[in-house]
Amino acid sequence: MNRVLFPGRFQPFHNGHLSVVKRLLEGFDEVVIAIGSAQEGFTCRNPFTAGERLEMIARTLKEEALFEKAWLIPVPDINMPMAWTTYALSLVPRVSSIASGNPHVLELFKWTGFKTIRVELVEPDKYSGAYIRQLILEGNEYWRKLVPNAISRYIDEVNGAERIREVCRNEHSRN
Ligand SMILES: Nc1ncnc2c1ncn2[C@@H]1O[C@H](COP(=O)(O)OP(=O)(O)OP(=O)(O)O)[C@@H](O)[C@H]1O
Ligand SMILES: NC(=O)c1ccc[n+]([C@@H]2O[C@H](COP(=O)(O)O)[C@@H](O)[C@H]2O)c1
Repeated sequence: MNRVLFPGRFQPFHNGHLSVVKRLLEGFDEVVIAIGSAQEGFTCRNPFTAGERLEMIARTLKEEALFEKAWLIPVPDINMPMAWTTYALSLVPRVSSIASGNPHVLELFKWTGFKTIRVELVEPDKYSGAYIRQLILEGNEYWRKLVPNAISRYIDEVNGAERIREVCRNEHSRN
């Protein structure tokens, strides 16, 4: 079984992420999605918990008929970047390669001797978690066009837009 690890915060999972997963599955049997910063949730930068991210990504992959080929594993941060790579690898099924668009993450895994794959960013001005959270914060419904339908529905279900406005407002007023 040839598997590739794809780590990210997925706050939220968007169409850029989905297109990477599809592309990776052209070359690998399975993709292991590491839901990073798993300890985070209910903050402006990380509004969704690991469990919520897991559930919304799972629903998306089911709708895309990709769920059978994917693993979803929450991975907390630790305050030791070099140790984080082996920590992450210890929590997931065995992989042969690591895919990321983040040069820092690729450097860390290269150091461990793992094969790394630099993924091309798909329209990063549009498909970016930060941009999507900003649109939600502003009440601009265009964000729905940038994420799979299952993500948009899930965010409604958990009152995600209201949550983002609330936690961002609170953090802003504290600073
Ligand atoms: N538009 C995109 N196309 C392809 N890959 C992407 C895109 N945006 C992010 N990625 C990659 O997906 C992985 C997970 O990214 P991450 O969860 O940080 O998303 P992000 O949109 O960059 O988030 P944020 O803006 O919140 O930092 C990383 O390897 C990242 O480089
Ligand atoms: N020291 C650490 O804990 C460490 C190091 C590198 C990446 N990570 C995590 O891996 C994920 C990588 O995702 P991005 O490529 O989206 O930044 C993030 O959740 C990030 O916090 C953690």
